Amino acid sequence: MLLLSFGGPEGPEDVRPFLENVTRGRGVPPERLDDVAEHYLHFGGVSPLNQLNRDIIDRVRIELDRQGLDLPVYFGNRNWEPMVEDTVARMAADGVRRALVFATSAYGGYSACRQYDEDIERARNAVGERAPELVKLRQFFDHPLFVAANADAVRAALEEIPEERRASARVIYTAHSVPTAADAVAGPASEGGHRYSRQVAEAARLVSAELGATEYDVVWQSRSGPPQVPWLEPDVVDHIETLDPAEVPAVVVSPIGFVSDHLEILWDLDEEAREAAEERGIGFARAATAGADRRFAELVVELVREHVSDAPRRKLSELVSGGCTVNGAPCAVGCCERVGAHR
Ligand SMILES: CC1=C(CCC(=O)O)c2cc3nc(cc4[nH]c(cc5[nH]c(cc1n2)c(C)c5CCC(=O)O)c(CCC(=O)O)c4C)C(CCC(=O)O)=C3C
Ligand SMILES: [Fe+2]
Repeated sequence: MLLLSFGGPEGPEDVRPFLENVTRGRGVPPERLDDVAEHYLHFGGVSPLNQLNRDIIDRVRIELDRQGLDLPVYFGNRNWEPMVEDTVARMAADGVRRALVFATSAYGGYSACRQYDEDIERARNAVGERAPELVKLRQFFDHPLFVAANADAVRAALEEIPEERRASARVIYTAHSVPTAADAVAGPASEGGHRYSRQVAEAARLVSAELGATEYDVVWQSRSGPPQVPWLEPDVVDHIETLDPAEVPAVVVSPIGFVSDHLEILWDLDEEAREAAEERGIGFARAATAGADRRFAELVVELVREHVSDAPRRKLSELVSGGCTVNGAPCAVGCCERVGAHR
């Protein structure tokens, strides 16, 4: 199998070339790039993302072994080393003819799903005739193991809130914002769009149900792009600034939109959102991401088993879990199309 992820820089000299890779042809304003570069440099130019992915791979190998599945695991990224083109070339050289691809996003939509299809297609084209067949595993936003890992992470974060504030603490789920036009065309046309935001809302509902909480918020983070282009709102920081500490004495922020801690969690949540809360006298705790949970490796292997041993497709919602396609094909014609003038 191949674990396919976003990639992150691992030193100050990586930051600029990494950002060039991420934003090539995407119309991200240069001022935004300067800000983002500074966020990376604040942490020594190192994103935790690559190491966390290597940790996930270690645990997946152990879990595959435990379940008697003899499957090598490769690692490739869209934007940083190991680049997926190089990894797929190595797979071909190793004689791999067919592989299952686990992309590190639970959701549909252009950035969360279809762009990984493009990565698969690009990598196969770069390798040419000997490229292995690459079958992408499905979206898992409503998988019981993903929901349980996120629910436990919220429980643990609630424990960090002083007891007298805990009962009235609000859980705020956050995912990466995307242009509203991108969300509007997320999913096959027959579904009516908004596959990304609907799946995020559904994951938040399922985690809250497991926690027995009826009041919670779903917000967005880390928007970029030109200011005149509308993106999903409210932003997590703006949202916290509207809260009344008498009503909401503390918040637990759960980055349900992501699999692993990465720079935008460390900066936008642990720095900016925390500061916004503290300025208002609101207690703050940030829940861990699901990738760090022991059950995450079980989830990955279960998705693999759906293909190699007919494991049941466990899911908790009625929403479609798409994204399972061959060689980077879209789920349907026009599914999760990239939008905007920057093609
Ligand atoms: C939906 C979504 C996910 C979740 C799905 C998934 O996890 O794949 C995600 C993840 C991530 N996004 C990341 C980093 C960045 N995203 C950017 C830019 C953008 N993200 C977008 C969306 C998403 N992004 C969009 C619509 C853009 C605008 C430009 C474009 O259309 O592409 C930029 C450019 C600067 C800026 O514009 O802010 C950076 C540096 C990192 C790695 C951080 C690290 O290094 O630790 C991760 C995991
Ligand atoms: Fe992003």
